[in-house]
Amino acid sequence: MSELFVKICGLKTGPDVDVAVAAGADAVGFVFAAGSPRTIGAAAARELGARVPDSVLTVGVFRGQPVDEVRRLAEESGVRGVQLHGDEGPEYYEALRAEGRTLLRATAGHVERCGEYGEDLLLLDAPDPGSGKPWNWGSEEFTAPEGRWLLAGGLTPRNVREAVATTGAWGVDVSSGVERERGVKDPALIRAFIEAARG
Ligand SMILES: O=C(O)c1ccccc1NCC(=O)[C@H](O)[C@H](O)COP(=O)(O)O
Repeated sequence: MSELFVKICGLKTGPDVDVAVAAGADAVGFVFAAGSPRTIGAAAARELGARVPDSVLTVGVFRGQPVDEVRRLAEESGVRGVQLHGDEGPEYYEALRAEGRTLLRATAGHVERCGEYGEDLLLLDAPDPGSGKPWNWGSEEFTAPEGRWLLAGGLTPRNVREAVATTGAWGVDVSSGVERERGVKDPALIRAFIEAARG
């Protein structure tokens, strides 16, 4: 089996981006959704993205924003992936597809398989994304979707290995679990998370 895909989300500083890349992250996320302690602008994200090698995917994170705003921020920042957390339908993904970015669909509900809306990657997340609160991925009712999907929501260096073993996730995504306080990343936790995730 190929190596677990790991995305570190909500990065705001150059040193934190450098740590995530050096520790082996496959993707780094920049939050463009409003009202988060992690929100940054397109210019800041462009500077951060310039530190990231092509082998690592840069992802802009959006929630309930008009498609033109998503397009503009993605272009201005230069992110190569777009992650949507709102209730956007398949037509929204269709509208973004032409730009050639990797599309991530984040959802808190049950999904049969990755790709139903035209997304490249599915992100199964908590109802309140970025809150650090876990959800019931460990319960008997949980059924993993088919295809490439990432698990997120309350993951930490302590629980990520078990979460992957239990769910069979193709990849993982974390923000709160690698922070020393809300919105402030901890380099040691970023390293510990990536190491623990890959076992
Ligand atoms: O990080 C935020 O504040 C945020 C705000 C609005 C939409 C999405 C947001 N974050 C998404 C992520 O950081 C991850 O995809 C994931 O939800 C991480 O969750 P957690 O590790 O529980 O913080």
